[in-house]
Amino acid sequence: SSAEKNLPPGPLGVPFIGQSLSLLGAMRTNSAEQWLQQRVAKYGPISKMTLFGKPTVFVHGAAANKAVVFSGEEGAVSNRQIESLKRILGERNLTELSGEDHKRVRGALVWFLRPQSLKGFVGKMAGEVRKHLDMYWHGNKEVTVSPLMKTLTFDIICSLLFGIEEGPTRKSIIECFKTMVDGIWSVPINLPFTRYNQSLKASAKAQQILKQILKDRTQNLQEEEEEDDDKDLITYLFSIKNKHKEQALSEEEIVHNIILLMIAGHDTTSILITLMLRVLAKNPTVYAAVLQEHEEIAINKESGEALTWEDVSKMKYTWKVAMETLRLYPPVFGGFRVALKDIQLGGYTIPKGWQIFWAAPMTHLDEKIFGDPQKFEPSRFDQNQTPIPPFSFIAFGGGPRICPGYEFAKLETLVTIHYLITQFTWKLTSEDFLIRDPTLTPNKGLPIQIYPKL
Ligand code: HEM
Repeated sequence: SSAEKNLPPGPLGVPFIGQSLSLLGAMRTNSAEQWLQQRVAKYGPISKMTLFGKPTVFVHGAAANKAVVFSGEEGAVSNRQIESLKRILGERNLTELSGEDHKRVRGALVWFLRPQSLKGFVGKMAGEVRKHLDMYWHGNKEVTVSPLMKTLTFDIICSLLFGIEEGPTRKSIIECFKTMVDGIWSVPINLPFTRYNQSLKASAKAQQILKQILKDRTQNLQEEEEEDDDKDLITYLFSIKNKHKEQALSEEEIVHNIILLMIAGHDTTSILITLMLRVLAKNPTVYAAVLQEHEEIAINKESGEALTWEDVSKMKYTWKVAMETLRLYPPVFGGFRVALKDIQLGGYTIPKGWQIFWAAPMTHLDEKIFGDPQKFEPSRFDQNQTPIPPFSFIAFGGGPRICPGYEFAKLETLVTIHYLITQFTWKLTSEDFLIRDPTLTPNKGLPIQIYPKL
């Protein structure tokens, strides 16, 4: 029984709700980091609480990350997201799967996003970014960055991965997603007035639209009609066969994972790019170095000539700026696992069945790992410097679940920054701060004045 176990300290609070509302409140007012820091000051590095309906142990630091996020003892930890996330994304989405199921579905995504396909995406991605700037930036004196970057990254993923081009279908999907995202971190109480309820409804609608797309795409599909390389991701997932020559992914799995990819694939990169523009506006030295890197690339191109994979591979300093931005402001605050048996960690027992909560900011702001942690210092990610200790940079998670969209996000970020910085200068129009609602954003969405370069 848990009475005999050495449970971590900390109150469990009101059943079911516990500390959820207090944490969500802190996230909405730019103090989630302090909220966790205060917990650590009060209860130590490992503590218990109730989050989103479940008894939960909060863990942080390199050792805990190693045990929980990166691998964990075989069979001790599994993935299980909080109830709201699971219901909204669909229960067959990758973050819910484990073992062979996880390998099968993840393998398909990793194959589709392999470097060879990314190479083929550069020109099209560059085209999307230029079209976006022509439509929404040129001709304006002031723009609000955060919503525009969501539009851009969603358009890119729809057109490059799913073959869903501009039009009414794409519009209705993005409308659903706006509502879905609002409820992904919430106490799962399904009453008409809750965010959770609205999100569930939006999710049902999005699933319906995607089922229809899947049907249209695959109705007349002939076997061996297309080479894998020409298929969009929807058709590809449908056409994968297992060793008995049967369809490897169910319809439900295809739909739930497209939803996962559509959200994970745009609502994170858009935040990174938005925050980089903010960082660049505030750090003239960093700005100058990034600009120089891109001007050296642009100078060797004819006007109108698209970027290539080789150009992108030269944007090394810009990627360090991105990594440092992700260290200070990780778009994904943290995640959840579940203990499959009693786990001993740091002198405490995490009981079987309990939820485990890991959070990136606490590790990223640990002064023993990143000296002078509040300072923006891209050279921390310089390979010639002292390397970052293992299990300490977790903006993309780690281990067998590490973000499979890492290279896609990198490519998209670098291509977008290239065209932004070579076509515009910009200035912040007001003081702001960051909130998590539940995804990270500057509180006013980052309004800026823009000046096109001649
Ligand atoms: C800056 C951009 C991004 C950040 C910061 C980010 C971060 C993360 C994090 C923290 C996780 C959880 C890892 C874990 O539980 O250990 C994750 C998982 C995932 N991400 Fe990303 N991501 C980004 C972009 C993308 C993109 C562009 C895609 C798709 C094209 C994507 C698809 C996924 C998927 C499918 C998973 C689930 C993997 C699994 O459970 O095996 N992400 N990401």
